Amino acid sequence: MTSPALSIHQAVKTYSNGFTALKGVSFSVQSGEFFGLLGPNGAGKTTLISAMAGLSRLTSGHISICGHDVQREPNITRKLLGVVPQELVFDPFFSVREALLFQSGYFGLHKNDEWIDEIITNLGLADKANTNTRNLSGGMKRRVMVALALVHRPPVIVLDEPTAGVDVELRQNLWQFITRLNKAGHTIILTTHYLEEAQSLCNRIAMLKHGEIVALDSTENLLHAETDKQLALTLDQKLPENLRQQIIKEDGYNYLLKLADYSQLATMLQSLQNQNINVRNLQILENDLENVFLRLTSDHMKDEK
Ligand SMILES: Nc1ncnc2c1ncn2[C@@H]1O[C@H](COP(=O)(O)OP(=O)(O)OP(=O)(O)O)[C@@H](O)[C@H]1O
Repeated sequence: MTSPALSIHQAVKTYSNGFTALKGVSFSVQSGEFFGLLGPNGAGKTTLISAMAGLSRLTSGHISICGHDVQREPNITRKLLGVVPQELVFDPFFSVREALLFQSGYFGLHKNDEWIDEIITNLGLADKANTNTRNLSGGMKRRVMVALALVHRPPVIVLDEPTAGVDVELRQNLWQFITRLNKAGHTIILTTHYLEEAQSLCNRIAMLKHGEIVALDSTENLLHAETDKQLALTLDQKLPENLRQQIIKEDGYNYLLKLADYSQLATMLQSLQNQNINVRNLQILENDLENVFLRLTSDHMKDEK
């Protein structure tokens, strides 16, 4: 059996100030997956990515990339991984093309022009190839960060908030290109605050909260958990006693109710009719990733109190 693209086993990270940002995180990403790592601010995503990239050491636990341990075999894992970090960091003396050539040299790739041209074109950087990186706009700098991470054609690509603060055009370029790389066999690991992006791109998602995994499933299963449907209902009077256990939120005669499945809807409507209660408005709220995320992170709000 081939090794997973990424394997994290009981990752614990306690910073020098005593704060534990990762509390025993374990999961694997198989080769070829488009995997989402989601979580609210401060959940530990960047901490985990830094440890994957070998930029910071775990307090305990192991991370391996394609079967190679990040701590013990850094020279191998560095080549297997391309990380697009959140922060924009550059050598200010290079043009875009020079930066990419320099980065290629770092990986021992001296005949990389064809691939560099392809990256430059696909990321919409062709006009800026000879511009000094320090003179680029924030969005253009972000594109260069992505290009730098791809220069050695890493089998595993990690994108930490790649679309934070960038325009629609780059997002589209970027996702087209990344999707193409994924189809060509590259494993993609993505963190994003744009949940609709994760929903449409990722086949599987891990949600991290306070340094622990709180959900790990296929995007489809996360979205289609039957219990997550909701019913928004406006009545002409109060909801009867027999249905009040379904209430999530109540505002006058407007109700947000839990809905286990469609057959329950029929039962509820029948019950209202039997009691001569009229429905003025009705809407079934299908689940989206935002709902799942909010449900999991509202627990997080409670935890923080
Ligand atoms: N060097 C450090 N020393 C102490 N605590 C740190 C350090 N770096 C990060 N933390 C803390 O660890 C926790 C996790 O931070 P991290 O940056 O990994 O979260 P994140 O999920 O990437 O958040 P965001 O979505 O805001 O980028 C936070 O509470 C943060 O304040």
